[in-house]
Amino acid sequence: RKIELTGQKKPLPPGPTKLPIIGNLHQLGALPHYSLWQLSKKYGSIMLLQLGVPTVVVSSAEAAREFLKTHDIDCCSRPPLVGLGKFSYNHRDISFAPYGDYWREVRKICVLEVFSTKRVQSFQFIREEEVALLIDSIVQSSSSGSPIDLTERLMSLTANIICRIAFGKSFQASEFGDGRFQEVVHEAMALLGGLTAADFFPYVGRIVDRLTGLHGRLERSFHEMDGFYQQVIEDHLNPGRVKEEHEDIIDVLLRIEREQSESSALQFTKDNAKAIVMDLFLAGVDTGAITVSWAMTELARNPRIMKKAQAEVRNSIGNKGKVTEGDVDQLHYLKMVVKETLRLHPPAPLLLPRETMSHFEINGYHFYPKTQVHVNVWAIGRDPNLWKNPEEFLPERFMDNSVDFRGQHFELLPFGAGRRICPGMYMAIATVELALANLLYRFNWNLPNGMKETDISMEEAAGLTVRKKFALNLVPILHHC
Ligand code: HEM
Repeated sequence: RKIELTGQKKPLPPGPTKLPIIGNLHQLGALPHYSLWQLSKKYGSIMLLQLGVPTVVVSSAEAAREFLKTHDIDCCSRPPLVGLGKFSYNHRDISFAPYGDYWREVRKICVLEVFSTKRVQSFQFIREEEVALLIDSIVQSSSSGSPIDLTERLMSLTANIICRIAFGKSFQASEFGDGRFQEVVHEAMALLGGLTAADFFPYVGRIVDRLTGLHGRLERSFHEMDGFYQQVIEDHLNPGRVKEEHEDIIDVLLRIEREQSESSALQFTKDNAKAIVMDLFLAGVDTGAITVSWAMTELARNPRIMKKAQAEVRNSIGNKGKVTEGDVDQLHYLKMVVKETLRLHPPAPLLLPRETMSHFEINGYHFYPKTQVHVNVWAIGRDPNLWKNPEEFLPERFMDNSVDFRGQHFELLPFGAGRRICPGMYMAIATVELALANLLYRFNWNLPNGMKETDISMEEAAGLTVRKKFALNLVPILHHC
């Protein structure tokens, strides 16, 4: 394999030839994770491209272990992403903050206060109530015998859950006026979701944004969301406000601000609180909806697996009428369905980009500071050296197999690994499993008239996260439990 040499003759990873100015940008295609997977078959599991900045793409479990475990500390910063700068209150959030004292402190606070098991459990009633509302709305629709857009319903479910967790109020609550906040969040998600690959590569993205006018729309969307956060904060600070039984995230963040000492390393302000709430929306809404949506797509395509998962949940729950979070632990097959979905359809196929901070060496190749690192977990999930018949949706492959997605098994990394691993993982999984279990318990799912399993679209739409290109439309048939 060809090895490029720098002035100091230090070997760099191999990669495709780059063109003047645009480097390798033209090779990203509409679905970067897919194009990069194809390139990795030629250039190897650690390859170097020029995408505005030097960019390393990692495409094997072994290499991912080297970057995310052995050298995690060398590459756990984030590049300054253009489109998202504003949305992160100038990198005052967790996701896009560069590695340093600020990120360490804010992540520590949030892991303790926002993402802890105790906090996730305290929101169980919200998830259960919102899933029950979703099920009721599908029961109503089911009487017509027409298909429903499951993708859209799932987006509303996760958006409602995050809204109540963050603000203590649902989207429908009157103070947000006519569901306008929901519209604004959907607009932001659509804008961010619609960003093309190039937008996620610094410098080049800036030009593309300006040309397409996207920048202006992002700014407007940001200002509207900021206005809502400001209003919610003011409402929470109102001395006349009736306290809810459970602290919501805004309560928690305002308490942190109130209780901090003057000497604390991080001077926490309302902008920090807003940036963190923005993270919850941008990282937490569509990822969960996308996961359930892909799971239902795979089940609709594979009736044997659908029936098996339904039989498990119905036998286990009996005639109780609904699945609660306490029941989910017994649903072993359902958990395998979720794992298999995350193997084939990780919502963030290239994780979030990382940036190197030092000079280090892996497999004899040298890496320098300010290099972007993308780990192609989508490709790793389809690696035939790790998975038998990788393209087949087969939850049984996880039977008697300890591989899970918590960042210790590098063949399955939908939530990443190392210092930057997704802190919302437990919150996300609780929602995904509960929603899926109830959808399977209460309904049989038919394809729209005249459609065959093989007609179901598996096409992906690229963006910050990879969603289904076409909505999943299925006909719900009420199952009397
Ligand atoms: C199925 C659902 C989800 C998936 C697949 C997912 C996946 C990811 C991935 C791949 C990363 C980057 C990890 C890395 O760089 O190594 C990440 C980061 C993050 N996620 Fe999630 N996520 C999900 C749900 C959530 C939820 C529900 C929340 C919050 C409510 C959340 C909050 C975050 C935050 C704050 C970060 C940034 C962490 C950091 O940079 O330190 N995620 N997530």
